[in-house]
Amino acid sequence: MDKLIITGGTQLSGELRISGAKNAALPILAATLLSEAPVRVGNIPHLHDITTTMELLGRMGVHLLVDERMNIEVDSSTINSFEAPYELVKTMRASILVLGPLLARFGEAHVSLPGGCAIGTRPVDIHLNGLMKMGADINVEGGYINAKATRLKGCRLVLPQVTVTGTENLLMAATLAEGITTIENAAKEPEVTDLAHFLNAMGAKISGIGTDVLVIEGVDKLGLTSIHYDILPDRIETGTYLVAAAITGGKVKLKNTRPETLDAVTDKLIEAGAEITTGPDWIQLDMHGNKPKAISLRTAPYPAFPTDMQAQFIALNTIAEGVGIITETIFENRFMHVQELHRMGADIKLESNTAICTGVKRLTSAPVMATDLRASASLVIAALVAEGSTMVDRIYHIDRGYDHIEEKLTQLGATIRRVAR
Ligand SMILES: CC(=O)N[C@H]1[C@@H](OP(=O)(O)OP(=O)(O)OC[C@H]2O[C@@H](n3ccc(=O)[nH]c3=O)[C@H](O)[C@@H]2O)O[C@H](CO)[C@@H](O)[C@@H]1O
Ligand SMILES: C=C(OP(=O)(O)O)C(=O)O
Repeated sequence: MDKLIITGGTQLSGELRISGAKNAALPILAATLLSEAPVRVGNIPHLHDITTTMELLGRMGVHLLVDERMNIEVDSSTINSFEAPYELVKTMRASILVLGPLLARFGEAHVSLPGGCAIGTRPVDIHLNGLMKMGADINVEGGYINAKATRLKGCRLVLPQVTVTGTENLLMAATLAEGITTIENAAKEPEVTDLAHFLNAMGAKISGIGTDVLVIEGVDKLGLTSIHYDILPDRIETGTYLVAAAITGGKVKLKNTRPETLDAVTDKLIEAGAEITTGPDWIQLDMHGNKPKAISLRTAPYPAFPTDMQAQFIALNTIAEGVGIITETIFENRFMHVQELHRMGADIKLESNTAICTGVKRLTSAPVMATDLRASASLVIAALVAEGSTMVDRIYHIDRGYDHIEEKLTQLGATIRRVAR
């Protein structure tokens, strides 16, 4: 099992190119199942979750071609199985995203139930209830969702809670349904918007993109001609490197990103004392060598502060001036990083879904363990300022969502290396 060893104490500086967004690439690769003609998808990040998705599509008989620049051509005309098996779903919950496309185009899907994970129970009831309302026949047996439909029927769906992959599954299903579907209280995350643009590029008729009411007029077929689509840049990767630079008092310029998708995050960094400058596709952060001020925030669906940046801001608060209060409202168990940060000397008290962080003068290195993707990022960020060398174990979590993290941080001047046991 690989580990990262990070020696703290360097101010990060320099420029970095941000990769494509994991959470847009996963639904878009699933959506290629809807296309009659082969589809080319570009700006795909090098991530373990992408390899898992390719394996999942490959096992269904889908033909995939990857070039050296990570453009992936997907041809689903050779599909011969409609199953997402447990051994893949258990490593990547987003495998549930094949459910909507398989059902809509092929009338059949067998997808292992994702189950809970470190950050919460994460049920998929809203996905299933929506599909049933569209006429699907669904039963759950032996840990599998078995779904069948002749042709899905458009209807009005009012989601009881904002769900990102739930909105995406229902959106993909609705593109080939008969008639009009409206999805109310839809997720507005930029990754949902990117998926909607991709579907429209394949011939879908979706309006209301970027709002919480999506209106989808079903069509008979999608992707009658081949298209090429580039995935939007990763706002969470961008935010993570901004926080990494901020905690070290550094100055970085992140290129190939979308500043307008990060307002909630950059506002908090400005509050922490950062000077933020933006251009059409770049963000620069300059802390002028200063320590951050403690930040209080509350996670909520987009455009509010993203839960996927909560752990990184807790790391920032560990050495900040003052007390920061961080409330997690999306997932019930997303504070696993706190106990590991304690091992490095952080002062954080947990009260229900709130973490009260009092900045300490210094963190010290300790062996720590990654428990989930963003928790891992927070440990790496803390290690960048800890005295001594910190060993972060179980970094397969980080490889799910951060493209070449040690190379990118090295490029910014950090002392970090990967070791294999
Ligand atoms: C691959 C991907 O895009 N993952 C993102 C996606 O996860 P994901 O789509 O799994 O998260 P959701 O938006 O669905 O979850 C939001 C909340 O709704 C609940 N819920 C969801 C569906 C459902 O059927 N029933 C239900 O109760 C969840 O337990 C959670 O409490 O959005 C999360 C919230 O922004 C992000 O942290 C994840 O990075
Ligand atoms: C929680 C995340 O991913 P997933 O939904 O794939 O577990 C994440 O990207 O932070």
